[in-house]
Amino acid sequence: MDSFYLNEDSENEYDEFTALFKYYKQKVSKPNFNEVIDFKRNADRFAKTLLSVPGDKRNLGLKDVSTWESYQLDNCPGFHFIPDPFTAEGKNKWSRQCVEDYPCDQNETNIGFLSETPWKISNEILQSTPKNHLSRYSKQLKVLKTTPVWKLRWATLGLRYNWNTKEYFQSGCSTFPAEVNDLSCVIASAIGWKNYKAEVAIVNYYHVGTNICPHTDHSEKDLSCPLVSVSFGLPAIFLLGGQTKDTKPSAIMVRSGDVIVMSGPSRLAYHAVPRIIDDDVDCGSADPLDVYLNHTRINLNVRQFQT
Ligand SMILES: O=C(O)CCC(=O)C(=O)O
Ligand SMILES: [Fe+2]
Repeated sequence: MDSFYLNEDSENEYDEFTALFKYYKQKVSKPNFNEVIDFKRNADRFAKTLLSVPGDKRNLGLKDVSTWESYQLDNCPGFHFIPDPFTAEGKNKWSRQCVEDYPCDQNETNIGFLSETPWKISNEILQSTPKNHLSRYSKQLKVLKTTPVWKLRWATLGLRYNWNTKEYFQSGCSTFPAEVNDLSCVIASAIGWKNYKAEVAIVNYYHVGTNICPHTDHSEKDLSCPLVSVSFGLPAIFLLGGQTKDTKPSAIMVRSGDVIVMSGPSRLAYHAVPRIIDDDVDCGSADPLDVYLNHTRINLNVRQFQT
């Protein structure tokens, strides 16, 4: 299955959101990215706010908070885009935890409850791959496809999620990682939300050619608390629309380390990820995590459940 979440409406109905989702998702030819908002490359075109949170957050893999910036969109109040507030070590630490720890710390995944990490890639095989970029890239992909980690699509932290009814199960929850709460609290606090309590998270693992369909996240009891979304690995196009799919969404480039917060009116905005991008991949490293991230995007999507 290429898509997370089935489209809620009939495939044949036309709406602005679905039309753009299909455009960016297409496989026949590469879509044009001219209209994609790129806060990193075109920073001067957008208004930004400087953020600050007291205290040293380097233990969470974050850069000094006084260097963080936040971009907002006039047509979607409450949406914040914080370009990569992580250090290089921080990105490595968090993505490693998402692959090695979270899928097996008694958290449910799409491949069940795992007793050991599905992360067993032989260094030797990866190192013995060809020097030429293209053949190295495809050889590494071939190796990855034979490993259990390749089948990983999602893991839930805290409350388990029923993907059919879109409700959280109230029982059988796993211990929510304290560090994910600490990270989310710093991010929420940077945008002015002082009493955040992260209680559930979905870790999404996307390969090139996979996507997440247009949806809103409305299964939490308190829908006023922000969604905190952190991405690692391959870049992607993120679509952000309005309260219905009739609003034409903005397409936004999201890269490794970038953070999105959806609060206020944007908390219930339609959003989707139609495309994962692997245009500029440097496949020089034979570290299994780097190899995995050259073919995967990880999204840690954190929510507060109760008030
Ligand atoms: O991957 C993303 O950026 C978004 C994921 C998402 O919307 C979700 O998990 O609800
Ligand atoms: Fe979502």
